[in-house]
Amino acid sequence: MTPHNQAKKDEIANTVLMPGDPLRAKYIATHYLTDIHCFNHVRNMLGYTGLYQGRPISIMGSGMGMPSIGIYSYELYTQYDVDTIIRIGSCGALIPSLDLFDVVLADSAWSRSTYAQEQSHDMDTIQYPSSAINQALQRAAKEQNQMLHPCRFHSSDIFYYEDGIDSGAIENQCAVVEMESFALFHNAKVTGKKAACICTVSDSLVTQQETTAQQRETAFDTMAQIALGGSLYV
Ligand SMILES: O=P(O)(O)O[C@H]1O[C@H](CO)[C@@H](O)[C@H]1O
Ligand SMILES: O=c1cc[nH]c(=O)[nH]1
Repeated sequence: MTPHNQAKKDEIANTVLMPGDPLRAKYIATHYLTDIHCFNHVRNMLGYTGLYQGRPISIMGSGMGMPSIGIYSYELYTQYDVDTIIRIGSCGALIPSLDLFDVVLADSAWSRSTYAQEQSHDMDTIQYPSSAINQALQRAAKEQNQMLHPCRFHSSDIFYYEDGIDSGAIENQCAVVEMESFALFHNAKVTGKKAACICTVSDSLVTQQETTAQQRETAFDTMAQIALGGSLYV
C-alpha cells in the first residue's frame, strides 16, 4: 500500500490502462471486463482489476497533469510490479486534419516540463513510448478496422493558455496536446518498464469544436477497444 493506493500487490495486473478521469476507468471496467474488483478508493482515484477475454488487466485513473500521473505511475511500476502502462486519454487537435473522436498514438512526447529534469536530471525534451507496445496497439487497431494515427504529442502543464497554441508545439511538429504522456514515458524509462499513450481527440484548437464532459467519460469506446485489444499482445 502507498499513501495514494490502498491495493495490495497482488490486486493489480501486470498491464494497467490509465485514463486521466477515474470515472472513465469505471466506465471501461464495468462495460468491458468481467469479474471486476475495485482496488482503490483513496482520493476517489478509482482502480479496477478484471478479466478481458480471460486475461487479467487493471484500469486506474491517473488524475490530470504530470505531477499526478507521475505519482501513480511511479508507484505502479515500483511498488506493484506493473510492467506496462497504457495511457488512454483525451487530447486537443493542433492540426486541421484531425477530427473529434479520432484516435491518435504517441510516437513521441515533446514538453517544456521540468518533470524529467527534476526527477532524474534527464534533460531530454522529447520522451518516447515503448515501440513494442505501440506495435501491439497498431495490430489491435488494424484487426478492429480502426484508424490509429501515429504522431508527436505536446505534453503540457497548461490547459488554459492566454496566447492560444504554444508555438513550440508547432515548431516541434506536435499534432495534439495533452498533459501526461511525457512524465509517463519518463517514469517508464527510469524504472526500466514500458509505456504507451493513445488519446481520443476531445476538442480542436483549430476549429474550436469540442466534446462534452459526459462524452469524455463514456463515449471513447473506440480507444478503449484498441487499448484492450492491444493488451492481449503485450
Ligand atoms: O482526459 P484525460 O485523460 O484526463 O486527458 C486530458 O484531459 C485533461 C484536461 O481536460 C488532462 O488530463 C489531459 O491530458
Ligand atoms: O490537455 C488537453 C486535453 C484536451 N484538450 C486540450 O486542449 N488540452
